[in-house]
Amino acid sequence: MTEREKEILDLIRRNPMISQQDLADTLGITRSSAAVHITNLVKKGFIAGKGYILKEADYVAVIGGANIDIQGFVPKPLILKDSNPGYVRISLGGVGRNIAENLVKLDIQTKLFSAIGDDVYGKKLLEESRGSGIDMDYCLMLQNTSTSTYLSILDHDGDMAVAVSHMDIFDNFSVDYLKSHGPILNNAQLIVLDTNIPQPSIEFVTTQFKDRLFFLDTVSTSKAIKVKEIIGAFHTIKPNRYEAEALSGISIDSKLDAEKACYYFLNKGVQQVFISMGKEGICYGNHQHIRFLAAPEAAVVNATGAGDAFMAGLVFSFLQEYSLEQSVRFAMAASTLAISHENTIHPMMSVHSVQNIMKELK
Ligand SMILES: Nc1ncnc2c1ncn2[C@@H]1O[C@H](COP(=O)(O)OP(=O)(O)OP(=O)(O)O)[C@@H](O)[C@H]1O
Ligand SMILES: O=c1[nH]cc([C@@H]2O[C@H](CO)[C@@H](O)[C@H]2O)c(=O)[nH]1
Repeated sequence: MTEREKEILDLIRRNPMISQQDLADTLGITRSSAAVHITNLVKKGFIAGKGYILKEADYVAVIGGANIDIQGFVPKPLILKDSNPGYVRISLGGVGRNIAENLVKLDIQTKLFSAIGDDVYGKKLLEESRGSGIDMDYCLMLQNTSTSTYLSILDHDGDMAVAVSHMDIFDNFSVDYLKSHGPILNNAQLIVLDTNIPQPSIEFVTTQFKDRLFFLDTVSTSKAIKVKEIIGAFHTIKPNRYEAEALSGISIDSKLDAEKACYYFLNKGVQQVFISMGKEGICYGNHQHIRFLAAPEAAVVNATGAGDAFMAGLVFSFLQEYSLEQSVRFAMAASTLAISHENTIHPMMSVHSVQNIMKELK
């Protein structure tokens, strides 16, 4: 790279939207010679595309929810319509955000596209997610809007008994916002989506960036149905049993039913299907075969986020070019680790810890 090219790259880095005329004026050269330098920088691979998007290290884009989770834990079986002694914890959550944090812990650079309000919770989400290593620069920050919250009560076995999600802020997660970040999304290695975002925004991403591969987390039965008609647009999906039922219309009461649902999704064009069935395990398949992997016996402290860790494990495995069998084992090991800690994201989540658990899976 010539000295002049270095100067130009530096100016673009500071202001990616700078015009050729402003570049020329700043450097005291003509606009046409600024244009030649830019063409050369593109040819040499330092500029990745229009709008002067600088080529940077590989990254995954995650588009989805970021919440504050308020979770109640009880030591004894829940008594409904009564006040149960226990304890309450506040932590960061949101399916997309949880997947992003797990990915960062698995050493994958990750940019999160989500919506956050300008309240105390929003600031907490922004600072702590940034602190954990997620690139939060593309999140939508909305003034006079409340950050979304998720309130859940876990039963004494660590499984969710009931929950309420208050995520109205995502009504503002528009197609225009996604359009404004088009080049960044288009340069991602792959795009993970959750169904917290509005249906038109999901459809926009899957049609606009169709050269990318999409991994889908279906979030909940009520939100999963947003993608019922476009499920074939996703390369990899991980619904739990109930979300798979809502999407396929097939009741899943046995492994055989889960297999039928896998066929349904594969026939729609999905390449890899993972139907998670809590402590029973996973029914998974691709166009070669469909199989079942039983989950190991595990001491569950908090099952919240098991699916998010699983999805992060699938993304990691895909980028490592693992086989389907290796992928499901790595992802299951990641969720087994996740449920062994009170926090939604296990503080010790790492490639090394997951590989250690993987060795113990049958
Ligand atoms: N009680 C449990 N015992 C053992 N393993 C479990 C248990 N719960 C979850 N898992 C593991 O985590 C995987 C994903 O769990 P699950 O089916 O609950 O996903 P999910 O409903 O998407 O989770 P979440 O929405 O809480 O993130 C399971 O396939 C299993 O490997
Ligand atoms: O509708 C939703 N419910 C729950 C979540 C999040 O799921 C996480 C656990 O998988 C939890 O952190 C919650 O915030 C969400 O993003 N949307």
